[in-house]
Amino acid sequence: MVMSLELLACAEMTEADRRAVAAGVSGAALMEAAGAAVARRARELWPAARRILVLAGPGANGGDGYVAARRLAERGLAVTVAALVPPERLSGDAAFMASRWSGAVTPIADADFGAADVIVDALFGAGLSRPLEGAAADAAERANASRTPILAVDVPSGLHGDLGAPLGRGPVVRAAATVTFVRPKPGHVLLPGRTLCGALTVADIGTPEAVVPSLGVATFRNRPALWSGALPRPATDGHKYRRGHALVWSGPEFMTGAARLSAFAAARVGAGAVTIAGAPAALRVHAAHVSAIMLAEAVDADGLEKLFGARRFASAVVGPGAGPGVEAAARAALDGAESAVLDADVFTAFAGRPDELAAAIRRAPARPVVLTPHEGEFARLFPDLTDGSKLDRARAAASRTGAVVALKGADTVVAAPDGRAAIADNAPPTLATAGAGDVLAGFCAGLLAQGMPAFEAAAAAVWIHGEAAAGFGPGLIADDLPHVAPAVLARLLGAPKDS
Ligand SMILES: NC(=O)C1=CN([C@@H]2O[C@H](COP(=O)(O)OP(=O)(O)OC[C@H]3O[C@@H](n4cnc5c(N)ncnc54)[C@H](OP(=O)(O)O)[C@@H]3O)[C@@H](O)[C@H]2O)[C@@H](O)CC1
Ligand SMILES: [K+]
Repeated sequence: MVMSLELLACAEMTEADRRAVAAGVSGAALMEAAGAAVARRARELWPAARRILVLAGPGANGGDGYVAARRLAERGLAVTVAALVPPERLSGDAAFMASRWSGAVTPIADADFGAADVIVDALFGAGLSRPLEGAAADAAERANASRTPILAVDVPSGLHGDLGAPLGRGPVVRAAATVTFVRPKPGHVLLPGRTLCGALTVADIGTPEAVVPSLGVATFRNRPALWSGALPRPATDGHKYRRGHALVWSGPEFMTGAARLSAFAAARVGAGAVTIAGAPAALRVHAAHVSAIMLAEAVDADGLEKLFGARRFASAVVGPGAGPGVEAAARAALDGAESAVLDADVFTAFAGRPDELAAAIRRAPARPVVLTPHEGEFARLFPDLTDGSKLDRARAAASRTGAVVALKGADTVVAAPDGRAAIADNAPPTLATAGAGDVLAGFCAGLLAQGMPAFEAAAAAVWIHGEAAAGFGPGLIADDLPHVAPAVLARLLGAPKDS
């Protein structure tokens, strides 16, 4: 099984296959290895299965299916191939593999889906070019309705490997498990694709080692290996301000909780000092709740500017529970702090005016900025960015604004203006709870304050957020997240908390 960070877009996968062939590996050898991996996985997952139905499509995905059919039949299983097109209409390696299959082939319309113990879905993979319809749609729907476990080859048919969603309104196979090749694709990690794939495994099919690194892949799974090298490690001779002073802008007195969640989060991921800035009435509420966190008066954006003028703030958070004056506060933070995290109310304030926000961000292009919208806020801020996958949209927003964009959800995408992107798959459903976003903004700010580069800081914050929630388990409320974060950090830094 392959463990790696890269996620290959379908076009990159095609190029990987082309380069493998150019390096001397035959297409037939790749297909043989792919089909063999599918057969192995079927036997591993369902060792008691005796009757296998392989759905074979018109392209190379179908070719993999014919290989899997042969390999499973060689093991004594009763295998039937249900073909979408007659084998004589196949071409290339798929035609060759079909010619090596000597068992039963039935037209897909005649297949008995209920009579199989396992269905291998080899209808369409990376070559899906339009929604499933007609006989293909019918086959997908009958496979799903049969309740027989389905093992998908490369991707569940109908699911687009780049989008993580079906093309158009076509149906999509719901797989119990999926075997993909070389590397996962974005569609295996983005939702709903991740759910439709079931248990994903990645098979090595003999692609030479040098091929994937030669592709310049910029899309990754959000895993510690992507950013742990940049994770701040407190130095023994550290000084609290050297570990970074983060500022959190507070809303008015009846909505102070969000700012406190961000402030605790920034502190717990290691900011050396954290100050909450706000109006006196709000600060009086904060004072009843905080000890290590400092309070500073800033009635409005002018007050904030004065604070930024008086001392160095390594990062600032504006947006959580911010209320009136948030746009001016965001502008002050972008101008005055060394890095900024903009969240929540900032996106409402700049709704439909992303270019004005971008202009404010680009006034100091060297200053790292992270935007952390959820889908609703993203849609308000960028009403025209509706095309493509979540990955495409986050990338477009990052490139347009010059900020790192963390487009939140159960598959949070962190995208950088330079094109890098990371997709998270570690957030448990319990993380969908009030205030969790405020904590995420604080985690970002705390890591930025310690000098972590923005893309890495945002990706690390998202991952830590997910791990903290998963580690806490049921009953999670946002207040718990900052408290659990140190245990996650201890694991990342390799230091047991009690040593
Ligand atoms: N060396 C390699 O490359 C290796 C590749 N491997 C395997 O190859 C797979 C990619 O193969 P592929 O490119 O042939 O595409 P695939 O998904 O089989 O389908 C293309 C065919 O389907 C058709 N079609 C598309 N959508 C349709 C629809 N809705 N309804 C009906 N028809 C539709 C499309 O028609 P067209 O768009 O041309 O009209 C074309 O005829 C990849 O996923 C992996 O499993 C492995 O063996 C490892 C080595
Ligand atoms: K498939």
